[in-house]
Amino acid sequence: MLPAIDFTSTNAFKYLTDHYIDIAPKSLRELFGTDSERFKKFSIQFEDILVDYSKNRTDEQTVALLVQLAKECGVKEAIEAMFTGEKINVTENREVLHTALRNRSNTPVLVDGKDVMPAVNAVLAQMKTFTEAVLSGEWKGYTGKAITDVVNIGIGGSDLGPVMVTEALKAYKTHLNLHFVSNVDGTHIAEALKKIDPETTLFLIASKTFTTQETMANAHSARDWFLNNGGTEADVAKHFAALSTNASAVSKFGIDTKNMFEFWDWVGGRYSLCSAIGLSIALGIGFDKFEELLDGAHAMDLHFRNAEFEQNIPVILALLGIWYNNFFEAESHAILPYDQYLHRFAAYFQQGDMESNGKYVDRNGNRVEYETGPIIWGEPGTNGQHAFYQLIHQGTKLVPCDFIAPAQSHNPVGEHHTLLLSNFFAQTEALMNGKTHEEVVAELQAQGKTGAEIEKLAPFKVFEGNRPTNSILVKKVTPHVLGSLIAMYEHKIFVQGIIWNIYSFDQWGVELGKQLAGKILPELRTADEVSTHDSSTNGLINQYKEWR
Ligand SMILES: O=P(O)(O)OC[C@H]1O[C@@](O)(CO)[C@@H](O)[C@@H]1O
Repeated sequence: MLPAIDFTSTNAFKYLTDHYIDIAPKSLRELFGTDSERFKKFSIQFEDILVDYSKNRTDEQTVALLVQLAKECGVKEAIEAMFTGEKINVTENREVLHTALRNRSNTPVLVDGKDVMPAVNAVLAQMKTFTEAVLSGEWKGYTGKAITDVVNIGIGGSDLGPVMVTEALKAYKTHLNLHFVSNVDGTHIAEALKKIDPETTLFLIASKTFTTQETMANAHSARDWFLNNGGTEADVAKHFAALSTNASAVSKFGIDTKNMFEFWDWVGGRYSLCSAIGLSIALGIGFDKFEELLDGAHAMDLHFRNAEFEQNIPVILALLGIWYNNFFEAESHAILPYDQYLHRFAAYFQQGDMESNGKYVDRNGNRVEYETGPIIWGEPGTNGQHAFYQLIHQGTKLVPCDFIAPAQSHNPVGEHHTLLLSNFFAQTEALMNGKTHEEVVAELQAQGKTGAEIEKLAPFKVFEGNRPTNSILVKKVTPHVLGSLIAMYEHKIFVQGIIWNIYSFDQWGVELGKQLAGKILPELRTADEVSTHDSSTNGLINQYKEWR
């Protein structure tokens, strides 16, 4: 069992709140001005990833106190509990072993006394064989043509990971055209079906439970479309495969379980892209590149499991997040990749982080009396600069940001990458240094502004600065590096959940909406006026019925 420690009762927390917060570093300008070694002291390089966390409101004492906080909260013990298959997902009575999916060292991982690695490797081998058959054209559709298009039908963790990775690694794309259908809104599947040919399309029904309403509706519509456009029941096996833990539901749907790629209950949906859920990734970039993704994730797993906390990237990122979330009342955290291929990276970790740590009940079953998971958001740079950076620079809210950029672009067009990186470097410098009133006045004077104009304009042009950022510079976004980045954030989320004393691997909060939708659905299937709800819900439903 995990230690259920209240982090606000730890010595580190008490010192931080009673003594330290008032003397905590106030000005990043001062911190850099008085310590020329700051970058060296507060950055960690892991393989081709450099994490510079020097532009944070921290000094050596802050970091030491935060590390002590992690130790007092039993983070080291919790890490071992996860990697060794303890049932740390207590409310679902499950292990949390997404790390086993990419356990490239093949050391045994026991679940209920049985090593799961043979099963993990068997599914990987099945994925490899299938991927190679489809890519080589050996796998044929019902008219004998090779597959040209793959449609992944899934939602949440059965969609966001494959979408993010195949977009991020588009430079490694195979000849297959990938399509992703997730929303139950008919538009999503209608638009996909317009682009594909039933003779050459493979549908992957991706669902851990194989019961999710959206996915089942889309899967049935896809099968109906296939059967109404030339396919027969006998042909379904050539065009439908399932990625799931639920063999009986897969078989009931009508997919041959020979075409099922299994994974297990000890893989959380939002942590499943290294499992069979990653089949669309393997088809999209090739199985060898998918394995490089696994290698990268495994490398970060080993770093996380073995590095001292002071040099442990996920632990440091987690502690910095707690520093702002719990000591500076920051409500959100922005992930800003300066790489257009990473345009779905923040969205992926919206589920990863917010579905894991968006909890208000602690591991003792009590309502917490402190803030837990932040709101995760973000868009690629430089676009964000023309959308929301005004708030990050001059808003009243503190928004800690992770800036991510590759030193090498997959598309070295002209000097575009140099332009992109100049913005990447400039933004964190600007957020840190800001611009003082004196500097603004001097600038306005140099522009020939009069005293009165300067007095009027200056306040609006001052930047307080002192806005914290992490800079994550990678050599190039390769499958290996991306795998490491994914694991880095997964483990950051894990550490924060342990310190907040919450269960990060269940998601009871998604159930109520589904339950109520199940009650409303039959009411929408009639023309009768509805009066079973509150006046708002009744009013909306009845107006909908009038208009539809
Ligand atoms: O893979 P599946 O079982 O269809 O679940 C899809 C998604 O639905 C959830 O909201 C859980 O219901 C996410 O946690 C999950 O990734």
